[in-house]
Amino acid sequence: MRQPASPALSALSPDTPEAIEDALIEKGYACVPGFLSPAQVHALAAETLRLWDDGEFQFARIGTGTNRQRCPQVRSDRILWLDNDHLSAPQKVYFDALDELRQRINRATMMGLVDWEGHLALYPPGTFYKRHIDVFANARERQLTTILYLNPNWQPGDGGELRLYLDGAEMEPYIDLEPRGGTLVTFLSSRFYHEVLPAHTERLSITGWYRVRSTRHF
Ligand SMILES: O=C(O)CCC(=O)C(=O)O
Ligand SMILES: [Fe+2]
Repeated sequence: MRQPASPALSALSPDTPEAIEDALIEKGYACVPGFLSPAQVHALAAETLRLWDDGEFQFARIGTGTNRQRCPQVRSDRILWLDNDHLSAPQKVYFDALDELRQRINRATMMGLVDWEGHLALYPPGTFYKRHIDVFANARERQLTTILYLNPNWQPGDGGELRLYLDGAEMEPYIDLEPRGGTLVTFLSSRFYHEVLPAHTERLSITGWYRVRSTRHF
């Protein structure tokens, strides 16, 4: 029988973690509409746009360490890394929901996820992130990618779908996931190539990764 949610777990609706665990085990990815409420998404989006207006975002880079560089033909979004020790109230709501989910996933899968790192992302019209995989050869701590979309009014034609390639390095099959506000997408970081199709309207999101300790590899 399903455990009743304790008060500390109130950020998530009771069925959400179990649906995500099942999808991850079965398919390696999950797409969950309404992970946060419209009001929570609105608060995060408003704050993200304020930070953008204040000039806090930077051009995203690719690679790690000294190899990190701007590569606008690969990705042209702008990002702002979150400092987990200094989150705003709306960010903390999301962080707490993610942390609860992390513990649930650990219990269901024994993945040993220890923490989460993430950044705000803004894709101005015309920007994209070409096909890539999120795990670097020299940094394998990232186990599960998480993306929360923040555009409350996304509609077909707005672009910016997440294309998830389902068969390793093959170009097919794939699915296109709509970046609708409040939807959480999570997938095994080392398994899925993916790309962000060109956005035709401004696209807001929070991308992050659940990680294991650096000595552990899966
Ligand atoms: O925003 C998305 O849908 C995916 C972003 C992404 O792939 C990344 O930042 O690594
Ligand atoms: Fe990615």
